[in-house]
Amino acid sequence: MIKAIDLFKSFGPQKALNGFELNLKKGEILGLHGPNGSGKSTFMKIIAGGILKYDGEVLIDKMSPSLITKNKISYLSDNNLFPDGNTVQETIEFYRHFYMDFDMDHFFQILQKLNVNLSMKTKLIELSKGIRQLIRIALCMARDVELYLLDEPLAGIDPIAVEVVIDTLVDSMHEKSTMIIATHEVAIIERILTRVIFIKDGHSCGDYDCEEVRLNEGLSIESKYKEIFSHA
Ligand SMILES: Nc1ncnc2c1ncn2[C@@H]1O[C@H](COP(=O)(O)OP(=O)(O)OP(=O)(O)O)[C@@H](O)[C@H]1O
Repeated sequence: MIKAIDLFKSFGPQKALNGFELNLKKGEILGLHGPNGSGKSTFMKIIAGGILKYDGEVLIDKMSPSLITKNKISYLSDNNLFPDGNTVQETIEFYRHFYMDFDMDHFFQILQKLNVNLSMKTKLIELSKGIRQLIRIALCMARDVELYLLDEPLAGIDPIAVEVVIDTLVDSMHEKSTMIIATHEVAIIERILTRVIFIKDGHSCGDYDCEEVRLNEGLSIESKYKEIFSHA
């Protein structure tokens, strides 16, 4: 579904990606984990079509990032892209008009699972950070796409709600879709991952099948993370 070959991206003298490689099959749920500044968001932005200048090759379903691939992707960025002065209703309307694949019924079902009850007239700015993030997750997952890209989806969400969010991600994801989740919350997210890539200084320093790590090495993904990064 996604191939990254020898991917380089610099911002001035700063190398954000430095020979990053990935080969991800359809249906996988990939955890992309690494220290601050390791290149996770930069990689997600390239896949999402938000960064167009880079060296190396990126293929999404055999195509370079373009308008066609953008339509196959639902992207939850690490920045808030919605005007906070808009109401919940206006935000939903924006999604409905912008994305043909947005399913409003599915959106409300997800909100219900997340236990979010809202007045449509409430402005986003009037809501807490965590509730705004839950709405953004629901908007992202209510699209029927082949690839979900979630950058720090759990930021600002309380520990009880986080477990519901994680279940909701898997339940909402369409069959045969693929998901990439960049997060520091390795211990919390690992139960839904099929694959994990550890990234440091813009390149992969470990690419594992999660089941193999658990069964063959007897390690959790969090322990594997600590093993790799405490020696890095
Ligand atoms: N627009 C930009 N301009 C300049 N430097 C940037 C820009 N975007 C990213 N960088 C730099 O590229 C490197 C990788 O950043 P990136 O945001 O991809 O890391 P990250 O792994 O997502 O970090 P974090 O976990 O802290 O969110 C960092 O050194 C960062 O400062």
